[in-house]
Amino acid sequence: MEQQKHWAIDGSNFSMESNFIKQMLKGEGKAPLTFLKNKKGLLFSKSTLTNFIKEEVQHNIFTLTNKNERSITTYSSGEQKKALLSYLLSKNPDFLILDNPFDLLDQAFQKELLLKLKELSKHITFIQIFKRVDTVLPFINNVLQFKEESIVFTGTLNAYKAQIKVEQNFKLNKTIPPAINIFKITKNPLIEFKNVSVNYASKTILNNIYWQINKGDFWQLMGPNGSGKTTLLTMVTGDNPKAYGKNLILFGQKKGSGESVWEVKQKIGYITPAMTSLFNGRYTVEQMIISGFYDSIGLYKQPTIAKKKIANEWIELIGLTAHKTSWFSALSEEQKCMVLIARSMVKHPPLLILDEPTQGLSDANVSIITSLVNKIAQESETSIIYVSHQQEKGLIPKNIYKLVPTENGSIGEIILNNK
Ligand SMILES: Nc1ncnc2c1ncn2[C@@H]1O[C@H](COP(=O)(O)OP(=O)(O)OP(=O)(O)O)[C@@H](O)[C@H]1O
Repeated sequence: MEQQKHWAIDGSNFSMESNFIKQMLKGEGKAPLTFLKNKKGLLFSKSTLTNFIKEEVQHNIFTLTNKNERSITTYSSGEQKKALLSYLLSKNPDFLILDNPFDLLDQAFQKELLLKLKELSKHITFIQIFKRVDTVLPFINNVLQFKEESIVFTGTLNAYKAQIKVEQNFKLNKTIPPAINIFKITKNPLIEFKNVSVNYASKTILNNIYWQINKGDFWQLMGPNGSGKTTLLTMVTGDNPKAYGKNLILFGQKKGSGESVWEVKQKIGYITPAMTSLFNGRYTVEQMIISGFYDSIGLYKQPTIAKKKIANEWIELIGLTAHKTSWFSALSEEQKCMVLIARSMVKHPPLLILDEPTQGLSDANVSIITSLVNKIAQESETSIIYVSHQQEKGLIPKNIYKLVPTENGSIGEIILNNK
């Protein structure tokens, strides 16, 4: 059999919306990928998943979950990826474009996926878009690099590694801007779970969780795919009806003692991986950050001078002054992430939740985000919960809470506890 050829594309200066991808998928592959001409290609990416989610929400079409038994949105990130891959493979493609396939997957899942892709690589061609060079699949030896839609490098993986430039260290020189209004929460613990368990049908997801978050704490929440990290957070953010009747303290008040979901939400800055695509309208960087004062997506009110000033100080801190009138949608992924963090922080909420914020970022860019988060932890009174299934490059949490799956649902363990 003719040996299949696999390629990796450096995704740092490369848009998944680029013509190159569109043409490949139409079977009109350009050099050096002309061998894909008229072959059937499919895309394994966050955007494909988002399209299936939209189909479900808007038209009740349940493609990935088959039996319509429950929405794909209730699957954990790892389960969603598994479902998407099975579906795409059932369509018998000649080639698959893999957009950062290992993002959001824990080590066990990564290993499983790697074995599967290795086996499939005997029959299917893979084009892998990568942000971290150490994630390039072991059977891929050809690399392409783009700049403004033109190819600037074609060669072997080793040759590519040899020419990578060391990225400049990002400096956060200024202190974080102050709050305009202070949230008056004097009581500790800010958040408390006491013997909280969560079941879906007959399956226990969380088992007897005890967890206290005090003012100014900096927690990392860890746990493998499907261990219940998102479920635990939705108990705090008010997005999970299962929170009712549980022994939960939210911002010093017992859950169910009269607070509205809105009252809870306005005390939380929440950043999820899906957020960058939520803000795909035409908002400038400045408008995006100011909108954080109003908990709105667009900007519907004329901001006060004080709010504008604070927003601009945040823009300066994250090094985007030259981009303040640029469209948010035109920014790079790490710039978008910094803007979202600044947007959540302008009003210094009592709690900042960052759910896998560095998804799809290169190692150097992960360090930029983690240094911003460390800085916020040091210089503000906001409590932070940073969710990631693995150690994050550069992140210095004071405490780590880990969900450990057992047959009877996940139990919680404190694995780092600094006062
Ligand atoms: N509404 C629901 N109905 C049934 N099962 C659900 C529902 N919501 C979540 N689950 C299941 O609960 C488990 C925990 O999911 P959750 O998204 O909280 O995990 P996670 O730790 O955030 O995973 P990941 O790191 O992959 O995002 C998963 O097996 C998921 O399928």
